[in-house]
Amino acid sequence: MGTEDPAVRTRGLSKRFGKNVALSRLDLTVAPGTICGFLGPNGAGKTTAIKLLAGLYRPSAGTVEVFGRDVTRARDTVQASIGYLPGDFTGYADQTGRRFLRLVADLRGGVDETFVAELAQRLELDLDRRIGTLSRGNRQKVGIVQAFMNRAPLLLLDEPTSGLDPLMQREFRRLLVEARDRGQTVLLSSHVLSEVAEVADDVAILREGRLLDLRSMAELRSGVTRRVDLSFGDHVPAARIRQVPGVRNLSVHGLTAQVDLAGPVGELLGAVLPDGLVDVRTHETGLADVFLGYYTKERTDAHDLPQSPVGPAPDPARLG
Ligand SMILES: Nc1ncnc2c1ncn2[C@@H]1O[C@H](COP(=O)(O)OP(=O)(O)OP(=O)(O)O)[C@@H](O)[C@H]1O
Repeated sequence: MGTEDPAVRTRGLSKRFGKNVALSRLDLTVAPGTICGFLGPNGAGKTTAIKLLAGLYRPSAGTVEVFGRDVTRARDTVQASIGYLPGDFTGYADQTGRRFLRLVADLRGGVDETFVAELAQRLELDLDRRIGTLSRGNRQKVGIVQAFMNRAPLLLLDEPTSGLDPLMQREFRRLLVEARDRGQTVLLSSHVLSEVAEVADDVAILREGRLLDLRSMAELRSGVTRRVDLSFGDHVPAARIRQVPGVRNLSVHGLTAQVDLAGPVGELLGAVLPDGLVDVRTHETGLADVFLGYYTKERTDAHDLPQSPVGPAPDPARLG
């Protein structure tokens, strides 16, 4: 385990279940001390990828390394460096949260009881109730505590906020950021764009077992466009509008022009003011639309991805 090693590196990582290809040629690198979000529709391969990283599945092809160690060959060592929250965490129904966590802590070692108590308190989790009597969200909190409690260098979290109410989701995001600030690496899967957008440094987007895109959140944000409606007094200067840098998808409805605009609105307004501009309305299309673009495109071949909703086409070298 060298200091230069990425926290996660997969090369050509594939997993088949019979004829069903759950994950196809995933090349993914996650830098230490970062939060990487896995997004993608149902059946995209997120859980499969996380289980491969956790050493719970053997790859059908390709390699998977955690901190430079091959997960298949050094499974026990790798698992000792991972805090894992499965997507279907249940715990043991007849045990209290406290007893369950103690059992897991005894198996793992290196668990700080004070930290367990702090986590439970911050998540408002009653550790003295039997897990089987807890609501789904409260049971999920037990799973979160067991994943976080030994401050593992790598946290693999499969849909960690499912069942949590909004206040708890916020507290959970704080825990994530604190973990990263301590130098831990986090990989989390989610359907909830907003939770990923708030905390992730990078986002990997999967669909149908393939990596469609891997980008930094900063890059995704910079590509967000807005929709602008421009209304005119007697004619729409369509040709002039089209020439403004950053303008795309012009459509004209009566005396109103609608465009998608990347970048500031000033230049567009300056260009059309002399043409009798009477009204302007802008709408953030926002990150949600950017991601929905990935979800709804018909193509699955990353190399032929249509106009990426975030601007430049993805770099094929980074795609699986
Ligand atoms: N044990 C299994 N046996 C057969 N097929 C499987 C198995 N596990 C996963 N698959 C298939 O692999 C594909 C990817 O599933 P996976 O659970 O990894 O997706 P996901 O992105 O986590 O989905 P979701 O968002 O619905 O949880 C799906 O087509 C699924 O049916």
